[in-house]
Amino acid sequence: MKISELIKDITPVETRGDLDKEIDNIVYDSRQVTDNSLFICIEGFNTDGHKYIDKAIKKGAVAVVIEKDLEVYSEDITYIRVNDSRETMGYLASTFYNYPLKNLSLIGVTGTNGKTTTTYLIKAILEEAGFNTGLVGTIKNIIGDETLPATRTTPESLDLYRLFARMVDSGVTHAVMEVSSHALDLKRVEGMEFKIGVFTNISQDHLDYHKSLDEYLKAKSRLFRQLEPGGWAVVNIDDSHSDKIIKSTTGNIITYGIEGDCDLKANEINLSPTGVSYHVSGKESFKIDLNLTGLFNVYNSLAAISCGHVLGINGETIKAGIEKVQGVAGRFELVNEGQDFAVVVDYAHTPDGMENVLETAREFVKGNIIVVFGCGGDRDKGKRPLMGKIATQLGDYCIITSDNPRSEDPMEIIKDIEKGIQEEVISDTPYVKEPDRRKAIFSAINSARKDDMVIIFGKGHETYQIFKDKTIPFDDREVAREALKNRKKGEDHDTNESG
Ligand SMILES: CC(=O)N[C@H]1[C@@H](OP(=O)(O)OP(=O)(O)OC[C@H]2O[C@@H](n3ccc(=O)[nH]c3=O)[C@H](O)[C@@H]2O)O[C@H](CO)[C@@H](O)[C@@H]1O[C@H](C)C(=O)N[C@@H](C)C(=O)N[C@H](CCC(=O)O)C(=O)O
Ligand SMILES: Nc1ncnc2c1ncn2[C@@H]1O[C@H](COP(=O)(O)OP(=O)(O)OP(=O)(O)O)[C@@H](O)[C@H]1O
Ligand SMILES: N[C@H](CCC[C@H](N)C(=O)O)C(=O)O
Ligand SMILES: [Mg+2]
Repeated sequence: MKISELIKDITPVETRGDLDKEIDNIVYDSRQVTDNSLFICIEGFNTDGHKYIDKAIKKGAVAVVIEKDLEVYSEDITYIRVNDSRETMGYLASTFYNYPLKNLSLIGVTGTNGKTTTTYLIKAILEEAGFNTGLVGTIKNIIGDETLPATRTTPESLDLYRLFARMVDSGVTHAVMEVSSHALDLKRVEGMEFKIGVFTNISQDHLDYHKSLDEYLKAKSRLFRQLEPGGWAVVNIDDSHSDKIIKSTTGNIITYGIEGDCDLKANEINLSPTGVSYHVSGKESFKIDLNLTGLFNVYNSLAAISCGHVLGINGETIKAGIEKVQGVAGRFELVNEGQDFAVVVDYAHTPDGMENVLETAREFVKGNIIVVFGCGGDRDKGKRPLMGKIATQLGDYCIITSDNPRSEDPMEIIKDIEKGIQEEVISDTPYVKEPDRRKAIFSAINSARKDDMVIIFGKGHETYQIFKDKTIPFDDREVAREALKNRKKGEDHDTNESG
């Protein structure tokens, strides 16, 4: 595409050089530059993209988007100066990929917890209704039958448009995506119009980035100002911040919940270790047998039902689609090797998520609840003591371990978690500290007795563990399975000896 064509939807501050040049690729990372690329310089938190212009040119960039004056300009390079590179990137990407959103209905899900789960439930309903569906989110990105790896919950706008273009080429008509607060703040979804925006809930997380709950909420509420004409805001009425979300939107509103007055309400709720059934009333009326457990999944499924409803899908189809979902990887995933106690791997990495899961487990666990958890490094430190407090208040025995320590010292993170336990005078739940996550999981599984439940929190579907100096393969589910087999070997051995 010619540069002049590419920039027709933006208003640059200034351009220098030949606008007739052809561009074959757009990148925002110099390491990804290929021949005839346009390199977009982003001033980030760690480094400044403008520093890599020379490298980008050596690798084949022929045009550069900049936010500031440069000391040197090359004769044969085209420069496009803009006010905000991140913002501009979305518009350039949309033009470059031939406006894929004209042919896609976009459904965005935001909130602290439940985004991934809700997107899978919405996708199942859409597929049941016969729509070709794409998905963008934490675990992976999906285009029809094709699966692509995901490195973040919400990719940069450029990567999003590339995905959308591929979706359109494959005949996808509906894209369901998680929209993180980082994405909303860093303009990864700039200029995109959503047919539906879903609000799941808001609780403490990411305050390292957003600084206050108010700022965090403001970022989340941006999604509801980006609804297409006639678009819908799907809002959890039981969340104490739902009024702010409702106020922020100009779209149509549909509400769901268990407690408050709302358009789609769940009642007659019955929880079991493997699922939950309930009756939905209001704008839809039917019974649901969900294969995911927890009150929180009643909320996630109500959000999905609301989406189906506003898309005009009938109740029977909505119910059939939702009931087909057998589980979401790493979300209350049971690891079963025939043992007489339960082992669960769950992605809760916030105080609220952890509390919900532990309260759910309490409803049906006859024995003790053994909790294994840590907190991620380089993330909100405020949630560490809160998670420590919740784990020891609601669990019977806790092993505090490492999550992804990233650049931090694992023992320092554990100390932060411990502060919440020490401050909690009423808790007398025993806990131990074991920074080695593998050892922690083995120890939890070895200590379990009949009817107990071991819950391993924080990493869910993740298949790696990130340290300061290395990233190692690590999968909670595999390690738990190994620990169960190891325990079984020991037990068989004991039985043989005694018999
Ligand atoms: C806080 C945050 O989101 N940061 C993202 C941001 O980083 P940044 O602005 O600091 O970028 P930077 O590292 O300073 O680099 C500036 C620019 O120089 C470029 N560069 C850099 C080096 C080089 O050699 N050449 C080069 O061109 C970079 O590509 C970038 O364009 O832009 C980068 C480029 O896209 C992202 O990789 C980075 O995500 C980091 C890795 C991250 O961990 N993000 C997390 C917190 C995140 O986004 N999480 C949310 C989920 C949260 C949730 O809801 O739970 C998500 O949506 O995944
Ligand atoms: N609606 C909910 N309310 C509270 N906790 C929830 C809810 N749904 C799920 N959870 C808990 O949060 C964990 C993560 O769920 P899920 O992956 O669906 O959320 P997410 O918002 O996509 O998370 P992330 O921000 O990491 O992308 C689950 O394993 C579960 O423990
Ligand atoms: N999307 C979340 C995931 C956290 C998962 C947890 N395992 C961690 O590494 O902190 C984040 O980036 O904060
Ligand atoms: Mg997610």
